[in-house]
Amino acid sequence: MRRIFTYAYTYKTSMYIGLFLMLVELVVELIQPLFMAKIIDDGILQEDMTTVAIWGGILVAISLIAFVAGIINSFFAANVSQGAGYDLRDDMFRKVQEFTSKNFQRFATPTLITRMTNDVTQIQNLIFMFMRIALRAPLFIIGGLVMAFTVHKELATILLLSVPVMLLFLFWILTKGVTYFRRVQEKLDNLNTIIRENLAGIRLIKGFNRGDYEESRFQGANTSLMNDNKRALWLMELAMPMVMLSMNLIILVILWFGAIGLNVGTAQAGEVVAIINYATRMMFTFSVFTFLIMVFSRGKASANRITEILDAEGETVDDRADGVNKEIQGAIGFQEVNYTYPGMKVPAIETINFEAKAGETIGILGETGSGKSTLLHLIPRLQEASGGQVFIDGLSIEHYDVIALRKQISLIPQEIHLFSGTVMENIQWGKNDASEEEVIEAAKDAQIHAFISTLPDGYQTKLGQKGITFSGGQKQRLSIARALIRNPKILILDDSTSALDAHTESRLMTSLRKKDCTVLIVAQKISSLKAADMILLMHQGKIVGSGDHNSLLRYNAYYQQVYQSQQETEAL
Ligand SMILES: Nc1ncnc2c1ncn2[C@@H]1O[C@H](COP(=O)(O)OP(=O)(O)OP(=O)(O)O)[C@@H](O)[C@H]1O
Repeated sequence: MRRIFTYAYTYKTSMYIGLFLMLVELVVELIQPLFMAKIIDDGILQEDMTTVAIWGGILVAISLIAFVAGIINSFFAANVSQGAGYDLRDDMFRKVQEFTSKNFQRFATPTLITRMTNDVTQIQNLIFMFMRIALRAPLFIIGGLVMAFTVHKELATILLLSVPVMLLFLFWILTKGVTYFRRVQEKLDNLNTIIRENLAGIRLIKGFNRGDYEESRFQGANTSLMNDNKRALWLMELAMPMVMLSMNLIILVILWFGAIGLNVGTAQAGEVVAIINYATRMMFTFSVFTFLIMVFSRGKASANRITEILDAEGETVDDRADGVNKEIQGAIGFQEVNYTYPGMKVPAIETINFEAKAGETIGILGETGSGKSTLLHLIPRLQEASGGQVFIDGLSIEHYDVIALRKQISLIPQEIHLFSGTVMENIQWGKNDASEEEVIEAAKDAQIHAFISTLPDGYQTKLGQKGITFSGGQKQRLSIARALIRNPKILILDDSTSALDAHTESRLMTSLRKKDCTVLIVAQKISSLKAADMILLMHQGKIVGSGDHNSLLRYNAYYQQVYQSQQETEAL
């Protein structure tokens, strides 16, 4: 929680001004009953209308000051809370960019979205409330008691005795509230997960007629969220009447003893009215406390969830400021490389050894789950090898500045991702300052230019939710153009040509060979890899054969088997 408040402290000038204005409001609130007592005792009871008018005028004036202070305080409170929320989201976003794959396993996408949006909103509410009333409430209780003692000691003692009981009750509500609201946020994550899965898989759901099942899953999560929300709100709703009831009883007791005091002459009417006034305002303050507790409970639960993200381990490799930052040629070497995913017993790849000269094309072939993607992810250091070493131009990749290294490597992941925006923007995403000519050239190399030219707005055609949708093969080629525009020294295609027809694929391979870069390409079809300088044959995380197409076909039984079965399938 303290960490989260440091975000508010960034806006300390606004914070101090706001807190000062809040103190102005507090002081006015504390002295108002005193002035009222004066009007009653020295004015009304003495029938002195001049005193009533003077003190009445002062009362109105200070109330106006408090009113204006309140409005300006809200302005500063909004400034601090919104600013802190902005910075929090910004830092969380940056942190997520640095996340290791282990973190993505720990925090699923929906929870990251809830934490960066809803949880931050809870913190903003908390900061706003803190600046508006959170400090005012306890200060008013203390100040109110002090003032009440200056008015009438005996009656003020009754008020003092009630405070610890109320505080204990509120503390109990607080501890329960934090647990309940944490549960609410978790249920919100759960609901978001289901919504996300449904939106992403809507065609699948319709195709499988699983609408009813998904609806009941959604309803289950929705009901669960509603129930937990209700439970938390009930707790808070219970607090308010309980506080009111207790304080009303205390006011009755004060009235009782006040009446006795008036009769025996140890108290004056104005004093009793002032104490009742303090008691009423304290009752209001305690009821505000219950509301604050709700905001605090929610805020605390959210603060923990946000801190988990901020404290998550980032990519330590990024810290390597002393790393080598040089232009690479593109030679790649793997030496006894292993990689085991966190929490897994069996390595995904093991004892991987191969060398690729700069400019060569390396094909990777292997059944599903044989470790092809894992191997590729080690090159731009998306994952760090668990054992062995990966070299680029003979230097272990650990010694490179990772950002500088990644600038020279283009990886097209298996799952193609296009951004909402125009075709041009999607290609330029690879290189911000790319000119239109460069975009067109990359599109031509990726064999997608002809298709883009047929679109109604050409390169300005919008993609994504508000635009058109590309087919699988078109998406693949667009993402290849996006990778090529960076002029990488190492180009990695992780099954990125699977949706292309043989003719387009062959033209693409020809244009890639003309590029001055090392190409690593995963493909399912041997026909896609025939022209590669070397093919790595993977099976259960190991390289079980390597060489060019002809030598593998001659000497490797496994390759012969795969080749044979693909020939038969093509013949069908
Ligand atoms: N994040 C992960 N956590 C745990 N295991 C994983 C993770 N990602 C992949 N694996 C496992 O590692 C092994 C290799 O996966 P990888 O994705 O590298 O295979 P692949 O050859 O690229 O498969 P495909 O051709 O189906 O994409 C598989 O057994 C897979 O289940």
